[in-house]
Amino acid sequence: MVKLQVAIDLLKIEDAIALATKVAPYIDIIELGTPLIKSEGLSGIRKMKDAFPDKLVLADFKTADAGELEADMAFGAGADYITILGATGDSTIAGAVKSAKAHGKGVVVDTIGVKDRVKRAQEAIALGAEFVELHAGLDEQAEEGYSIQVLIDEAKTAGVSVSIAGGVNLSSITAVKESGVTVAVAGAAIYGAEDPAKAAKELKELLLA
Ligand SMILES: O=C([C@H](O)CO)[C@H](O)[C@H](O)COP(=O)(O)O
Repeated sequence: MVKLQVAIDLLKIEDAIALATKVAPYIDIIELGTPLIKSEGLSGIRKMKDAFPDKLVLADFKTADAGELEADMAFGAGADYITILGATGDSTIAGAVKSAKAHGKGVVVDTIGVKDRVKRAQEAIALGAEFVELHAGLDEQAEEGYSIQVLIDEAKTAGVSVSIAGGVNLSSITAVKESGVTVAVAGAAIYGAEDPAKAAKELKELLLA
């Protein structure tokens, strides 16, 4: 079954927890987005995990250096996953993987800004990442001509465990699912919806269909 991850790009932890409360029945992984972590710090991760001890919590650190140290920080605060940038060196990913093994948690490598996402995904899995996020960030999505189709095509050829993030919504989620991903990540399609619970429910139903 493809897991559904909600990416929460809000700035206040109270708002993030309120959103997560509405959508939790349909969500497998709760992601604290990078802006939320920069706004609220490690205590935000702790508050989210305390509020949802039975959910997987992903801290979207997008770590570029000091992989082991930052992973220790995220896992110590209650995260189940940390993101490490694929664009960084192998030793940063390896350091985070070392921490993940010590804590019984997982590393997700984020391919934002990486030119050859498939090749880097394969390398990251070989380094011990649990899965790799094929990711077009908010800025790339805003560029003229962006289409999630490029990520969907890459997922089909990756041959390793991947998620897709960058424009997953009700129109694209079936194609995302059929590309063979492990996790579908939806941010704005949920937190920006008029009725986030309804949006999350519909996304989940399409993943289960
Ligand atoms: O990871 C993200 C971005 O870098 C800001 O933190 C987004 O959460 C991710 O791209 C989700 O995108 P949308 O589903 O298109 O909101």
